[in-house]
Amino acid sequence: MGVKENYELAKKQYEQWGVNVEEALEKLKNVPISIHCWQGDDIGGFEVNKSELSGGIDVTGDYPGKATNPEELRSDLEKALSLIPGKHRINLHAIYAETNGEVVERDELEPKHFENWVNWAKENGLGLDFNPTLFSHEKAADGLTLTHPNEEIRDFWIQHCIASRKIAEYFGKELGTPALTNIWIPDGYKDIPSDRLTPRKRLKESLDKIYAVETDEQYNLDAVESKVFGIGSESYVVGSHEFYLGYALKNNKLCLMDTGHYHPTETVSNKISSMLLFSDKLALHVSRPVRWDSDHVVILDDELKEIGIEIVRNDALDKVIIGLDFFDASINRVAAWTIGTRNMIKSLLNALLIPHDKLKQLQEEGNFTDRLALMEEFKTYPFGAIWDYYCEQMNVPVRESWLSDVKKYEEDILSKRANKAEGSLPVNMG
Ligand SMILES: C[C@H](O)[C@H](O)[C@@H](O)C(=O)CO
Ligand SMILES: [Mn+2]
Repeated sequence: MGVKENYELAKKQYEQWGVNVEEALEKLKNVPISIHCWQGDDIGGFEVNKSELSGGIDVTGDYPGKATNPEELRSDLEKALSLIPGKHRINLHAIYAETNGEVVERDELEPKHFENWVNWAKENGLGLDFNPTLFSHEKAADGLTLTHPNEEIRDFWIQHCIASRKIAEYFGKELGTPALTNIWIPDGYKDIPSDRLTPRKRLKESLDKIYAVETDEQYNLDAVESKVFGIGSESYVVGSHEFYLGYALKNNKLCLMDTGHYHPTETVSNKISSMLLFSDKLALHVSRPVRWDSDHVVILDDELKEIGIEIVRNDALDKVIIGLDFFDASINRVAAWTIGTRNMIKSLLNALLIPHDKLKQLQEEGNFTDRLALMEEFKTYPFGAIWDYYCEQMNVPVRESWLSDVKKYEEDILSKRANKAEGSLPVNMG
């Protein structure tokens, strides 16, 4: 049976529960996912004086063919985007500036250093988001930035964040869609601190200085991202969840929750409804922690499905800004983007096909037997047939057929790059 026939049969099953499948697909088309550029080059960036990756994060693997310049990175992103249904956004870090071989300090970055990205985004109908880069730099060598006891260093990073917000504002103006500027800092201590308060006071003061410079909300939205621990900040992270939750609520900023930045049994899906009661918008970095904040490629696991469900059943598709944050250098990087982003979209589609009103009603009535029975049965409804049809309608490969496109791209393009493995095609895809 073909994709369309399968779809028609599946649609009927959902319709029995009052689910409007066509409406669900229409909604899905309009949900942008902010795809992180840094999966394409292992968070390397294009700075002239490039520093080693730091900040307590790590990329493992040496799969050949990573992007080594902006043109390669954009070409790889275009390939991935051609395999992902819908219109999306690209999330940049400041280290992806293009400075024509000139050393430009991060506190002096300007919109002109991102002109090529903006032109490319216009050509491809994409929105852009932004992150100041407060790691991989000599001034962050001791793991401290906005909370540094040295005022000069702190001020350097404050100026970098201000410059970043102006760059994001330029993105928003040029592209007609507000850019999200997300601040994440690595600051913390390996061992038990003797004073938790002073660094947090300094972080608050630094953020106040950054946000004292106004940007237009029509073009730039500000977010702050917390973390529970990193490599080298195992005992204490200054920018904890409580810190940023408090800061964001008091100062009308967005809280960004990274799914890898909480205790192992703590889930972001369970936080969304609470946060939405107190903020108009929030942001996510959807990642996959395996034992730690390992940033594995996002899979369609229970937590990803639950995140989709929380966003959809709380009518929050336009309130939750969905970004991805993973970096796996052990597999083909274009495939990594494709797998992770398709999974994020699948999770939203799955959620859009569940009769939430019916299930909510059962809970209100105290009918927990039917609630559990139906929630379990809906898990095996023919969601895959709807997904396949959606891909076909959106002119992207159906099911795993995208993999051969990536293999061809690897043969034609990636394997010819300077950083290819000695003498042969990679074992995984050859
Ligand atoms: C590149 C980083 O992953 C990113 O900026 C930050 O969001 C993070 O999650 C650090 O753990
Ligand atoms: Mn993150």
